[in-house]
Amino acid sequence: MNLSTGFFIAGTDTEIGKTLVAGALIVKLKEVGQTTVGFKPVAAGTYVGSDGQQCNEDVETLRVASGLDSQNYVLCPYVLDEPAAPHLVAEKQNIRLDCAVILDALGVLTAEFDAVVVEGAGGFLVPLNSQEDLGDLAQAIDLPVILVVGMRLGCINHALLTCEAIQSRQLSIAGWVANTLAEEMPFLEENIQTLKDRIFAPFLGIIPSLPKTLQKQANSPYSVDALHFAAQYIRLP
Ligand SMILES: Nc1ncnc2c1ncn2[C@@H]1O[C@H](COP(=O)(O)OP(=O)(O)OP(=O)(O)O)[C@@H](O)[C@H]1O
Ligand SMILES: C[C@H](N)[C@H](N)CCCCCC(=O)O
Ligand SMILES: [Mg+2]
Repeated sequence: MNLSTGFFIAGTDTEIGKTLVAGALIVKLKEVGQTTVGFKPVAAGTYVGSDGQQCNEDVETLRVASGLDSQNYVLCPYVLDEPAAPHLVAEKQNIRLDCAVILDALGVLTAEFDAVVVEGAGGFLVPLNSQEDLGDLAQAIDLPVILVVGMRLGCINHALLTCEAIQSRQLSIAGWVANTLAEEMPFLEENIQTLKDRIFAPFLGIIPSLPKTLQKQANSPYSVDALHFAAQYIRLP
């Protein structure tokens, strides 16, 4: 598969801000006139939405960012109930997470939208099944990758390992984003400089800690305001 526009959003880990950056990039692509949709290959962890349906917070954030208010489009082919490693939750439910099924669901969206922003799940090499992982999926999708670095102690090593893994799949890194998590880390600027010196891809910006009023509640999507706030601090590659 080779899409004309879009990005695969990889992260240094789970819970480091991929969804925030994916949503912000959708906002930015729409600002430059691209019809854009978000896609999540597999989501783990659900809550009961206002209509009584099982919802996932990442999928609902991508839906809000994409400006879709209905369930007309499948933004995630596998929504699993438990917030754990997807292949393990799937196995427990006798489901095999299949790259081909994911690519089919993505194909429906790419036929209708100018751009698609695909958010990975967890880190870059999270397994899908006993044979395939998200790196394989990213390779099959063949979109430029944007790496989100969650700025906390340990992120330098995680970021550099992830870059090596992305490059070993012959994928291009379109850029990287530094995301300041809830607590600002000591030596933040120095850590960013260390990464700038070692990641040979464009730096797309640093997202500050979200103001209290924009912080996400557990089991709910990001607000549109939070996505617009983050979008101000990053640029498109
Ligand atoms: N800039 C930020 N300021 C404050 N809190 C943040 C920021 N970025 C992320 N967070 C918080 O960190 C948590 C994880 O963020 P997010 O859900 O975007 O991560 P993720 O990488 O998409 O995780 P997953 O692997 O589950 O998809 C959320 O509770 C979010 O509110
Ligand atoms: C449930 C969680 N928020 C993510 N969607 C999945 C994270 C899987 C991490 C697996 C691992 O690397 O150990
Ligand atoms: Mg996410």
